[in-house]
Amino acid sequence: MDERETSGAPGVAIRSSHGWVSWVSEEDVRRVLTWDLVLAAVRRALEGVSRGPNHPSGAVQPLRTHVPAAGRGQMLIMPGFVNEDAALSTKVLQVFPGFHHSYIFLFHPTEGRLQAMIEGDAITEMRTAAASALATMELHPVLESEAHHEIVAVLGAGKQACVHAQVMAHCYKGAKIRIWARRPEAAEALVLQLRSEGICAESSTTVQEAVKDADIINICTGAAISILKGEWVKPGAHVNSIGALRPNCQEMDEALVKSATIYTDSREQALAGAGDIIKTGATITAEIGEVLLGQHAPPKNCTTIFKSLGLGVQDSVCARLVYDRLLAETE
Ligand SMILES: NC(=O)C1=CN([C@@H]2O[C@H](COP(=O)(O)OP(=O)(O)OC[C@H]3O[C@@H](n4cnc5c(N)ncnc54)[C@H](O)[C@@H]3O)[C@@H](O)[C@H]2O)C=CC1
Ligand SMILES: O=C([O-])C1=[NH+]CCC1
Repeated sequence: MDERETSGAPGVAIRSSHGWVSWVSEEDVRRVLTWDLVLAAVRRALEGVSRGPNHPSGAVQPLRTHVPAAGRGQMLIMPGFVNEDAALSTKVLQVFPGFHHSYIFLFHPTEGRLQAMIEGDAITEMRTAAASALATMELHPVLESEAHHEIVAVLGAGKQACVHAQVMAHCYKGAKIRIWARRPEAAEALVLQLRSEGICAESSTTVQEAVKDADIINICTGAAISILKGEWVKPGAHVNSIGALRPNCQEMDEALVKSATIYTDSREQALAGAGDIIKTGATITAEIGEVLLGQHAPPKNCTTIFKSLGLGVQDSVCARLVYDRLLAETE
């Protein structure tokens, strides 16, 4: 009998001295994940962070470690554990000039051995957009019947811009998506892709034009200096800010940050790495997990910002989800 038939492990299984280890491709990840599954899993992870490590449904979220590789590039290490999902993993991201690679190492929940190595890009994309969508739905709730009135701006035309447009269209059915990117042809290409998926999208030529009267704004660029000014943002709008993840970087101007009520995925991570908060001295009102748990009621009609840092626990719950769904397919 072929060894792979006896492994019982999904994906391509490798026999190690501790047991079978699965190699899970990007393609398999994209095949088994749906927005509804990822939204539910990321919700458990964010709630777990706010519950803390000692709660039975809590999570353990150490700070991200940055390893500069002597000018060649950088390695980011992102561990996380969510008790409710028996999800223990570490994501390793390699950021080298012209190359980005990410791998998630998922560990066996009771034995601690390596269970799977999962290509990380699809999980990173979907879990980040899911966190933004969960924050948006809490901080900017609208009736289902009113969702098509929403104007959603997306700044950027890369991977995160694409999934943010997709998840916003999933959660706010019929919303109008506006895409702005530095290269107008990139914005146009994303618009065409979104339209081919049945999403109502158009491109804008400036940031100001994209965010004019927008109800929801997603900043999904690599900008290290502020590209969004408070004077352009409609009072009462909600902003998802996922970039500028170093203390010396910023993607929103001080006027915007100071005029808004600020939420984050992790206070600790934000105070360690979010230049938008550190440089402006802004106050974090609550973690989004606290809002999801009903421990904090967001104010009505205020401009809100979700400052997303990206957490290992979000990767952990999605990695466990992917592994368990692939395992179910083999049974
Ligand atoms: N908070 C979180 O959980 C996560 C945050 N990120 C962050 O999201 C951002 C986007 O990531 P991806 O979509 O994966 O990257 P990407 O490389 O696919 O796309 C980046 C986009 O930003 C644009 N861009 C770069 N510099 C710019 C500037 N100075 N001004 C305006 N546009 C600029 C590029 O042209 C491109 O459209 C990055 O800042 C990244 O660090 C990424 C993953 C997770
Ligand atoms: O996966 C992640 O959360 C991040 N990717 C780039 C920086 C943060």
